Amino acid sequence: MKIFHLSAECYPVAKVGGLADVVGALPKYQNQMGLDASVVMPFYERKFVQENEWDVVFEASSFLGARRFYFEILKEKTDKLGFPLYLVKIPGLLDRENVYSYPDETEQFIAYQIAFLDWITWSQQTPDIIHCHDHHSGLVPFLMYHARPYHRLAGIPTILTIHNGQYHGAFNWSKLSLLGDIDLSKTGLLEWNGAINPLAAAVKCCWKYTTVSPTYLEELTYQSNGMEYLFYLERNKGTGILNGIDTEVWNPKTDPMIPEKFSIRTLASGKQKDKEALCARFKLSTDRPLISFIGRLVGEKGADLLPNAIRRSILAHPGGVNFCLLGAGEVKVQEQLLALQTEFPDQCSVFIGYDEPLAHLVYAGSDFLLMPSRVEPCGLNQLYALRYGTVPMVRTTGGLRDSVIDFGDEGGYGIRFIQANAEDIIHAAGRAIGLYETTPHLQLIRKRMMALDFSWDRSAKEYINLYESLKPAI
Ligand SMILES: Nc1ncnc2c1ncn2[C@@H]1O[C@H](COP(=O)(O)OP(=O)(O)O[C@H]2O[C@H](CO)[C@@H](O)[C@H](O)[C@H]2O)[C@@H](O)[C@H]1O
Repeated sequence: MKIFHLSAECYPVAKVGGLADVVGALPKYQNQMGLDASVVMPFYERKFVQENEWDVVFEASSFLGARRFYFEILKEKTDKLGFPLYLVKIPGLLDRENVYSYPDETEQFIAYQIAFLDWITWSQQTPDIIHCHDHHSGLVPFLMYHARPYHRLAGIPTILTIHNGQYHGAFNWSKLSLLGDIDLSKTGLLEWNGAINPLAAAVKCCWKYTTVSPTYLEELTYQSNGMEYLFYLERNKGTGILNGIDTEVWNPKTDPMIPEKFSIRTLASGKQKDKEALCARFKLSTDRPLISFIGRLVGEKGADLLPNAIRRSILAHPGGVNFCLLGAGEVKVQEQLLALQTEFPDQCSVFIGYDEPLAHLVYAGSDFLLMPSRVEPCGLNQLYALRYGTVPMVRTTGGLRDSVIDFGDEGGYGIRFIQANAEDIIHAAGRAIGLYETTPHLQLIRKRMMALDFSWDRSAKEYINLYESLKPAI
């Protein structure tokens, strides 16, 4: 079965968040299960691209409205990621360093989708499934079924996976002509709330959509940045499949990014050494419970709650708890966290920025990982924390609700709280400190977490079952 995954991000080529982790792992696991899965992503001028060798497998020109553009499809020569990786390179549009936030982002992603469709049409390929991820490839199902140049692809099933339903990629109707020779009687399929909305178009036109956790499937019907009613109408097309993690990349026994490797057997001493390395890096003492946060400093992740909640937790437990934070995002939150570090230099330490190896050390060396998310479609951080014996402290939303059982419940291992507010975080921190003080219980919970299996094996199979339920109409 031949599958193309279309995504703006893919680890380790270009990563902004969890989308990259999923697209960098799922196809590898699918191929190990006998599928023929590839990834097609935009070209970025980045380290991985510069350091590897590429074949030009296709070149042509196409149109973005009246603008002619030239494109190349590059393929990584050795399939070293465990799947064929293709890049769409378009001089003047897709030849830059960053993934998002250029003023012509709409044009960039439309051109990416057009170039992909031109390539498989003209090279006479007939994949069994085209699997789109988030809004960046959301116009592909519409174009396949309602644009004349792609008539040949009209019977191929498309799947959309929603990693983040808050972002839709909407743009003004004045840009309709960028989509080329489409059936104008079908433009209603592009529309949501007065704009062309690629995520809405994908939900309407795809054969099936998936969300990255079962709970998030429900949540989209009441919390999706204006698309709630559409998700309610289309809910029978949806399935929730919890993400897995790449257990080769995230493995405390072999992780080259942590100083001390450890297994369940060597957990106590290994984790202690990693905590020492982490605390040395963050200039914190090792003899207190260490609660960490990793992530984008945005409202979705509840990052704006952190300064107040951490401050009040420190005041409630002077000398009794340390906090370490790794992230970047809203300037106001960054400033507040840095001010907190100045106020409590020996209990709170902050790294503003993006640092992949440091994230591995934080997962390995922390005692607790805090995730006060307002919205969390799946969340990978809690799954990485579990793998490294770090207790997740999560707000019960989306995939956090589906993957973390409170340690107070039978077989549990995490700390759950209901509200995204400072009071609940402070209460959860109090429970974390209490748990830290009962060392044998904490050790038991750590072992329980590390024995859990959140690898892709199970979830990759669920995607395959979904693919097999779709019969191409050609
Ligand atoms: N400053 C920093 N330095 C280093 N590493 C950092 C970092 N900030 C974040 N990361 C890393 O980025 C990833 C973030 O994963 P999330 O699941 O939180 O992603 P995100 O919200 O972007 O993705 C969306 O897609 C994913 C995948 O489906 C869903 O799990 C999620 O709920 C949804 O919001 C993790 O690997 C984390 O370690």
